Amino acid sequence: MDFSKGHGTENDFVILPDPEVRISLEPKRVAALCDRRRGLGADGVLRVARAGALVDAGVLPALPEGTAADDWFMDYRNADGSIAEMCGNGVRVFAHFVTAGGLESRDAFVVGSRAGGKPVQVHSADATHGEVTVDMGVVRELGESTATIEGRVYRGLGIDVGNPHLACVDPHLTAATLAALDLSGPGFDPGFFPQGVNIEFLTPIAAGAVDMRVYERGVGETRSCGTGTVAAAAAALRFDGADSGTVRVHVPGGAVQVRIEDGRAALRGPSVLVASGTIGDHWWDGLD
Ligand SMILES: N[C@@H](CCC[C@H](N)C(=O)O)C(=O)O
Repeated sequence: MDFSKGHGTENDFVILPDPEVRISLEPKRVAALCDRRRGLGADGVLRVARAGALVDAGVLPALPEGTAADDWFMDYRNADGSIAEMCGNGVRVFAHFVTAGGLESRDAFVVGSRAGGKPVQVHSADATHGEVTVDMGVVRELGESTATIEGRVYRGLGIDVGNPHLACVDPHLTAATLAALDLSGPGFDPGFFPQGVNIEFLTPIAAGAVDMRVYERGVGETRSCGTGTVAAAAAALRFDGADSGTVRVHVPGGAVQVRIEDGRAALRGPSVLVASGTIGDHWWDGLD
C-alpha cells in the first residue's frame, strides 16, 4: 500500500492514494497508522480519491454539497480513527499532493470534504513545497461558551467552519504565557458541543497577527489546525468589534493567513511533502 507523508505548518498527515477505494480505514487501523511509536505517526489520515468513487464504495452516503462525482475528495480521519468533517491544513496538503504528483493539472479546482466542496488555488507546488489558498466557506458563530485549564476559565466564541471550534481570545495572554499553558486536555461544555470540539487559545490581534495554540478533537494538542486558525481569526476580529479583515495566525508549527469577508473565509498557507513509501502488507493485514 503506497503512502506519502506531508504536513501543513507541522499538522502532519499520512496520505493514502486510493483511487479504487480499496483501503479499509477502520478506526483501529487509522489509530495504528497515526501512532508515533507503533505506526508511521501523524495527526490524521487523508485518503485521496474521487468523490463519486467514495459514494460508489459506500464510504460517503451521497455527494456532499458543492462536490461533483469527478471532484477530488479528502476523506479525512483524526489520529484516533474518528471522522471529521473538515481539515484546513489537510486540504492544502491534499491539493499540493495531487498537483505535485501529476494527478491534477489545473491550479484551481475543488477538493470535496464532508463539510462540502472547497475550491482551492494552488500558487506553487514542487515535489516538496507548496503554497495553497482554500476557500473555506461560511464561518458560523454559535455563541459564547467556556474552556477550562487547571481550574481557570477562558471565555470563548463557538464557531462552526464545517467542524466545531471554541476560540478563546484572552487579553491577558502573551506569546510567552500562551506557550506555558497546559493543553493536555482543556475542559469544555459537552452540552454546548455534543459532538466534541476543537479548542483554540489565542492572543488578541496586534499588528495584524495573533499567536494561537490548539487542542484538537480526536487528536490532542497539535502544532497547527487550519480550521482552527479560521475560527481564531474570526473570534479575534469579533473581539475587536470587527467582522472582516485579514489576520496572520502564528501557531507552534509556523504561520498562515486568514481573510474573512462577508461571513466567508479564505485560508492561505504552506504545505510540505516529506516522504513516500510502502506500508507493509503483513503489518497492515495483521491489524485485523
Ligand atoms: N487539523 C485540522 C482539523 C482536523 C479535524 C479536527 N480534529 C476535528 O475533529 O474537527 C485542520 O487543519 O483544520
